[in-house]
Amino acid sequence: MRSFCTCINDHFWREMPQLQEGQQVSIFHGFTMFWDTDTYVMDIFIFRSIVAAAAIFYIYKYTENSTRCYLSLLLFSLSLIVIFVDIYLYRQCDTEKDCHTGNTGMLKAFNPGSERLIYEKPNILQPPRTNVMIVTPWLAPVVWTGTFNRDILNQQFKDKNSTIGLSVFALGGYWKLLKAFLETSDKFFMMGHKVIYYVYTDQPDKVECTTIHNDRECKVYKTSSYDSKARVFMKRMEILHLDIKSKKIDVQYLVCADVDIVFHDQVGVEILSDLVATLHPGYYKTDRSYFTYERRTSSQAYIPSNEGDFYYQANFFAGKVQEIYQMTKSCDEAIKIDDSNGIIAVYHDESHFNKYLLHHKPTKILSPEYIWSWTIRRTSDIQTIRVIHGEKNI
Ligand SMILES: CC(=O)N[C@H]1[C@@H](OP(=O)(O)OP(=O)(O)OC[C@H]2O[C@@H](n3ccc(=O)[nH]c3=O)[C@H](O)[C@@H]2O)O[C@H](CO)[C@H](O)[C@@H]1O
Ligand SMILES: [Mn+2]
Repeated sequence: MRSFCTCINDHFWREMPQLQEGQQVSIFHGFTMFWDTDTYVMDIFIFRSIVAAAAIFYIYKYTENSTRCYLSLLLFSLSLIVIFVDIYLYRQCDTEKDCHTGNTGMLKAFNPGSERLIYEKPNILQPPRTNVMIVTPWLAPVVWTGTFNRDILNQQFKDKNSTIGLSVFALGGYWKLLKAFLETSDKFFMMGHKVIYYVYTDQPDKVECTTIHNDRECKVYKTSSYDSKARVFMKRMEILHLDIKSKKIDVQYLVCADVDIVFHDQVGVEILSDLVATLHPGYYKTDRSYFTYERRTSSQAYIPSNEGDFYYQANFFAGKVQEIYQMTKSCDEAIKIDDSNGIIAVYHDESHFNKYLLHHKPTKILSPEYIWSWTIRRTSDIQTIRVIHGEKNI
């Protein structure tokens, strides 16, 4: 009975962290999940009770007084040993995550090799968010707080054994922004996963590329200096595709960010997919006529006024490395054609990025929670600010 109570108690509290992000907790939640899912514990408990009842029945019906006493003592001691072994095994957690998921000794012993994850069943008739679009007309998910369970995603992702790259450019005076960028990445970016930071700079001697995690690497690559900011924006596209091709960037997924961002809350594998773009916080509610696409027909980045889905910001995008290769190569080629025609797109790489995404739709879209700016008035749809852009304190 003691071990049964321990199970209920542990499960009630242990399941709490498994809720979806932003989801409300009900007091009955733990109990329902216990009855719903913990069949192993229940089976073991019922089986043992039957065996104990049969033994007691046998002892009292078929034994003499003298042996009855010994047998009762023996049965009592055996039960105590079993209960203590149960409690000992149940309390053993190999990892912190096992403790949280209840994936503990006794369950492992009876269900070897299983990685249990306990969470509330999704309800097909109840969308997790109703005030925002959570899937595009081309069936790409739009990631908002409350639409995903990071524990499930982490478990699925771990099986792939993939490494995630985070590339950033810090040229000229921008090297000073690297400290905050890397410190907040260490704290909030892809916790528990293999990560390589790729830092591009024209002044490697000034850059301190450090990480507090033993399983993270930080690689610094030297670049040339460029005479204008616009040149830096656009050169990034060229450098990225060349380095992916030459395997200087050697990961499965690549996330590319401006250095004037800081991570403000957890950003995990929910942002990964084939090709991922982030909604510009200034334009996500506006009509397409407000989008600052390139409107000159002479540019490769031209988008007519009656086309375009969303306005994406080019300061935080991600994808499988092959997709990032295709996208950066295509943008670089378009930039070079514009260059030869003496034209620079209105928002540089961002204009070309938006043009590419018009014809190669992103497979996942990140809400502006993933690239917020303090200059914008926040409304209730923005539940968790995860990344802040525009942190220029040079
Ligand atoms: C008004 C304007 O021009 N906006 C551009 C710029 O917005 P932003 O105002 O975000 O530009 P920014 O100054 O952050 O520059 C973009 C990024 O390039 C790098 N960098 C830039 C300059 C420099 O001297 N050293 C350096 O390292 C750095 O990583 C920086 O974060 O960037 C966007 C892409 O993200 C678009 O291209 C925008 O068109
Ligand atoms: Mn920026």
